[in-house]
Amino acid sequence: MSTFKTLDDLEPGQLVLVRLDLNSPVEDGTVQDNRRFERHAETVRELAERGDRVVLMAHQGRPGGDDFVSLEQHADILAEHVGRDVGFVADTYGEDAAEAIQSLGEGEILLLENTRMCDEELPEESPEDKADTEFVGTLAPLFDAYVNDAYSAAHRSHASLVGFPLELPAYAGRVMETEYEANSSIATREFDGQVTMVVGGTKATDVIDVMNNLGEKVDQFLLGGIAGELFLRAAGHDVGYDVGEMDLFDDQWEANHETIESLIEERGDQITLAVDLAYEDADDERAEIRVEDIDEKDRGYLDIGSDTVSEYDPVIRDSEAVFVKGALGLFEDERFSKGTVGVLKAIAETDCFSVVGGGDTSRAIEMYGMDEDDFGHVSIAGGAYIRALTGASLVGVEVLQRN
Ligand SMILES: Nc1ncnc2c1ncn2[C@@H]1O[C@H](COP(=O)(O)OP(=O)(O)O)[C@@H](O)[C@H]1O
Ligand SMILES: O=C(OP(=O)(O)O)[C@H](O)COP(=O)(O)O
Repeated sequence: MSTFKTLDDLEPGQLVLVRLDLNSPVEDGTVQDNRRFERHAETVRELAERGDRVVLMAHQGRPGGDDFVSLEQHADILAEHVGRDVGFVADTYGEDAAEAIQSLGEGEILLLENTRMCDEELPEESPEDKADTEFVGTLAPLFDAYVNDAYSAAHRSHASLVGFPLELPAYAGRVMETEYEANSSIATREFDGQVTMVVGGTKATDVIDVMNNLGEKVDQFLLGGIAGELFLRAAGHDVGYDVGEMDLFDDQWEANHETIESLIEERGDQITLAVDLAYEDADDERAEIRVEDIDEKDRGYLDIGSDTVSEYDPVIRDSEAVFVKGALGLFEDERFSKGTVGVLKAIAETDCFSVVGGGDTSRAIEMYGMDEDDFGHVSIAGGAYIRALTGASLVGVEVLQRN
């Protein structure tokens, strides 16, 4: 299905420039290991094992942010996952970088400094303008080929993502390949049985855009999270209001209620809303209430309720394909994890084709001890995943497809 070249098309034994997405949480200056390292390690190991000289580019944070740090720690974490040394040079494309690149031996790996420390990396410009930078113009001639493995950054028109593929033979890495195929599959594949989409999270516009883009492909949308409450509000229930310090609902309601109301009218048969919700009671315990019994706008809700999980469970078990975007509750707090975890467990226990995405939602899988292998695909992308589901373009992929 891929319309780009992959590592299967790349002759071994070359000097290869590889773009990864190792952008990670940083706590008190310490880079946190996460599944991006584990996934990209497979691409890097494959190239090294076949005798390529492997030079890696990646970014971390944005200038001005606390997480805008050097990639020195990333090299050590990646080395653990690859099972080989990963050298590091504190330079993006200057003389030190060129020297380190040229002294690489067969199967050796080198990580260059944070691409965003180079001024030409970030401003969003066309691929042609990015190819025309000193950064790309200096580095590209040193290499035989360019590999983009950074699907989760492919919505950014940055030099390291869109400039190099215009200057070098360009290929998709293994992460790029699997992410692209799985995340686009809802739009591109034909499924014989029921297709279900679980949608939650904090942004109503994500859910609206997904419904508008995939409404013809999806049989049932199961709603939860902040977005689900806004749909319940549009259906006439006294939920989905800002209460106390909460400011997640009213502005989103103002901006989107007409669209939500018309979606409920047009796609009512496809949209399943929660029948009960969970909240924190006076003793800080989880308590639940049926939606039809809510008659005051005086409380925040933090999860879908147990009856809703029981209603969503058989829908998932009867599905041929299930896609997940956004959490159904504040799962980081165990008391409010029941909705998200219940739905994920139902998916894990069936042999349906499944894709789980969104940085936060996929984190619930490891947090609650589920096995990633029980899911068809767990995406490491946030913004790029939602773009794939809403039909928006990914410039980094488009440029690869030109090759
Ligand atoms: N009812 C809720 N109240 C507060 N936070 C919620 C609620 N439902 C979901 N969330 C939060 O939404 C976050 C996920 O939202 P979002 O960013 O849209 O998804 P993702 O990161 O998976 O793309 C989770 O971290 C979760 O805590
Ligand atoms: O982590 C990333 O995106 P994500 O938070 O949407 O998953 C990518 O590395 C893109 O980073 P950016 O949003 O700083 O351009």
